[in-house]
Amino acid sequence: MTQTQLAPTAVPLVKKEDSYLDHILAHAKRNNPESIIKETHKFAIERYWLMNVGPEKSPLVEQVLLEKRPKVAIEIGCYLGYSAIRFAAYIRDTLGIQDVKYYSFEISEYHANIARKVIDFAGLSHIITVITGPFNESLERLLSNHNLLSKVDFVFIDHHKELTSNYWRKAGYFTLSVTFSERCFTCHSPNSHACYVLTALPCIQGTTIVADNVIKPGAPVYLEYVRSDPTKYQTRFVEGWLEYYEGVIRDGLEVSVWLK
Ligand SMILES: C[S@@+](CC[C@H](N)C(=O)[O-])C[C@H]1O[C@@H](n2cnc3c(N)ncnc32)[C@H](O)[C@@H]1O
Ligand SMILES: [Mg+2]
Repeated sequence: MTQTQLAPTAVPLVKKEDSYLDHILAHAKRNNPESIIKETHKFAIERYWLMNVGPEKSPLVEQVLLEKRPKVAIEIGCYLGYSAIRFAAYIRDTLGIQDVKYYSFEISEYHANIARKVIDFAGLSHIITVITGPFNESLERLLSNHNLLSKVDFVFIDHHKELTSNYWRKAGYFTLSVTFSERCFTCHSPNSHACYVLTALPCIQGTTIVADNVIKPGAPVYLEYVRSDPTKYQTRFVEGWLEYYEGVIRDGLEVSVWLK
């Protein structure tokens, strides 16, 4: 068979996350988190939607960081490293906390590998540790190997199942009031942020927990959990917009402080 006969549809498919890495390495500045964030927004708007916390909700999280001034932070759901880079750089550079440690849990080896490359390019590898595996298993490992989690003072919960750009294209954002059917990877709860996350963490008085996407795709069980006992959690809702759908699809964060 000749080359010409083989040719017709042999176009290699490049995953959007690989294109993202290429874009960052080609267009952002090394050791410059701000330029990586800027180029991420450009990519997400001009090329492919990305499920990072995005330009509108991030300042709302940063406001919480400003109040909390964490020295040890963890996040569940690293994806390509956007929130880890943005928040770790904010804590170090804007808040001046040079010795901050930021641990980011990521179930997908593929996502984690790209995130590590972007984090290295940002010059933040000594601050951010990406831990591969399902959050609950990684947590158990960390709990038995180190005393790390007894010191956590900020938690960012953002591990809902991937909402692919295909999904968005198929649904069209005008029909998105239809309930999402994604399930948590770990506990298979139909709610994106199952409350197991909080019950699995050691109770640390004063820890601030920010949960993303509590409206889209939504986290009713989680909200019921943190809102049900005011002696356990002081909790508030912060309204925002879904990442890269600002002014179109409502979303929000739940900010909770663990009281006891
Ligand atoms: C919404 S993305 C995270 C976005 C990221 N926080 C940001 O703003 O840049 C969710 C990520 O959580 C990961 N994930 C899902 N379930 C997980 C679990 N049980 N443990 C760890 N990571 C998980 C997914 O693979 C995905 O990369
Ligand atoms: Mg999110």
